Amino acid sequence: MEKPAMKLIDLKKTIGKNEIIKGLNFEIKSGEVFGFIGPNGAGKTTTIRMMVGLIKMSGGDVQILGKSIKNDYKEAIKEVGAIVENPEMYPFMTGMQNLIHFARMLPNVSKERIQEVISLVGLEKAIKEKVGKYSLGMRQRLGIAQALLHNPSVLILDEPTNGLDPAGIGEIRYYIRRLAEEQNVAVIISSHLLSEIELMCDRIGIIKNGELITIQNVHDAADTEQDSHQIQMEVTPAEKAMELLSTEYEIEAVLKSDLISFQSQREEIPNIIQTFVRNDISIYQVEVSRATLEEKFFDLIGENVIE
Ligand SMILES: Nc1ncnc2c1ncn2[C@@H]1O[C@H](COP(=O)(O)OP(=O)(O)OP(=O)(O)O)[C@@H](O)[C@H]1O
Repeated sequence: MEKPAMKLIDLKKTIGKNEIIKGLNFEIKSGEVFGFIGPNGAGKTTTIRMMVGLIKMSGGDVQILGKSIKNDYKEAIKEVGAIVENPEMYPFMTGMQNLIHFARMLPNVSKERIQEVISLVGLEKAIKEKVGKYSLGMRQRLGIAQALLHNPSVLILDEPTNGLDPAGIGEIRYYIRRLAEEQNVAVIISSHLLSEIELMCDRIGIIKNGELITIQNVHDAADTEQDSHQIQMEVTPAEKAMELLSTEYEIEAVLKSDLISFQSQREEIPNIIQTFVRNDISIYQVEVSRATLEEKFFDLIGENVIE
């Protein structure tokens, strides 16, 4: 089976006495755009900084194509491109000069690769202009081009739509989708605004207070609103239930304080319950809801995060 592009395994961060990230588990596939959503202070940046080895993990691991960031950093990080803080670009140099400058710091970036990343983010026309003249959206795209120079399998963008106007967001969306679909890159995008990135994502993971609350399939939620349901179950043992969901139904569930939550078709619910019963899993509670992604987000996060 193909290895996930990125896998978080019980990833934790404690600072002082504060448990900031409380054990995150999820996978991102190649060619998938994964939105990492949560209000300010939820723990997105801390998680992303651990994903790229900028800060130490307190527990767990992050694997890139099966390679551990913790134990095999050099090999794992070769497959990662990231914009974690605002990309450091020199405004007095052209886009091209900036890319050449960054390419020099990397092993084996050919001239052809530089041309390739320029076209991947659609900056062919502006690449000979000074970056100081670029719009914020163009600067972000140049940052993405820079992060792609070494041809990574995983691209991580922390709040790439921050401060962009709708046109800028639309452009980023177009190029991100293209990267995922045509180059098979796995893209992880964080944001505190669902509405800004929903349309560019395949799945959305919602984080609050350092915990993953739910993972939603965006297309299911949008296209088959009638059929796709959010299901929460109180089951014991929860880990076994999650494993069965994964192996028998290819459903990735999220565990939060004894409740597992996942998406499924309504018709599948009785089958899932039968599977659990056959496998000696006790079911204490089942809750089925039909909320839209937006409603779910308001519910989970609270309206205070919407600007
Ligand atoms: N070095 C640190 N020392 C103490 N607390 C920290 C430190 N770094 C982060 N935190 C705390 O950890 C929590 C998560 O912060 P983080 O920056 O990861 O959130 P975020 O989801 O990225 O939010 P934002 O969108 O505002 O950046 C916050 O409560 C923050 O105050």
